[in-house]
Amino acid sequence: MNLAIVLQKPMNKAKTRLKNWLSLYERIGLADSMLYDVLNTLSKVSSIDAVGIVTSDARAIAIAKQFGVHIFHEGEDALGMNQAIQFVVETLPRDVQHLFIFPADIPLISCDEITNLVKMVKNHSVSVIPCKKGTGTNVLVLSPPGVIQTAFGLNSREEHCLLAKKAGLHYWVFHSSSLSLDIDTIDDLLLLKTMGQGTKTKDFLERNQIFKC
Ligand SMILES: Nc1nc2c(ncn2[C@@H]2O[C@H](COP(=O)(O)OP(=O)(O)OP(=O)(O)O)[C@@H](O)[C@H]2O)c(=O)[nH]1
Ligand SMILES: C[C@H](OP(=O)(O)O)C(=O)O
Repeated sequence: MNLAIVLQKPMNKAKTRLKNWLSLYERIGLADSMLYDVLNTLSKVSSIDAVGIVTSDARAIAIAKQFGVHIFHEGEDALGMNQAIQFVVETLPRDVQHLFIFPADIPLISCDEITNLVKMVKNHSVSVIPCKKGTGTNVLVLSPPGVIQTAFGLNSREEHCLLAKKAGLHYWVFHSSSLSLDIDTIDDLLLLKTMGQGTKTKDFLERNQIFKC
């Protein structure tokens, strides 16, 4: 079974690196639109058997319910991505063979790319999809779910590869244009402006005239 989970911290604490450009209202709206785009895409991919969200945020739960997504209720104080994932992994049934871990801030995510990814993870224990900029991991696939502990944070791309290597596991790095843009900074938003045709996120930014900043 292929399970995809999406991580969403409380929206009023999300996207703080955009504080200088966007108001709290705009940052919540941005997080809301990106989550919609990610869940909308994932729930259309036929080779993903189930989609879940890990969150304590009421707004995120309401969006997830529109897509019939399973809700993993996290405690109110979000303790970070790694703890949120650990909590999910501990509760999963044994028939989950591949756990696809997604952030909620990759609105360019596409059905075709996820379909490709699902085909390609079969021969690997750990699949790392890096972010375009810097040294991070955008998407991580663990086969099976607890095969390594996750290490989201500083240099997570290298950390995930190192953890797999140390455990003697097969791992690979998959470069994907649609999965590599996570929205953290104003430059990311500007890129989204040119590439995000058809996404709810681009619509939200345009309706709120956010590109005028
Ligand atoms: N469930 C859950 N998700 C988290 C947690 N921390 C981060 N995330 C999610 O993980 C993804 C990547 O996080 P970041 O890129 O740091 O995004 P962010 O925290 O909204 O942005 P900054 O405030 O600018 O760091 C986003 O979808 C976050 O909502 C957490 O403690 N719990
Ligand atoms: C989640 C983190 O990246 P960020 O989006 O916070 O730069 C990471 O890649 O481990």
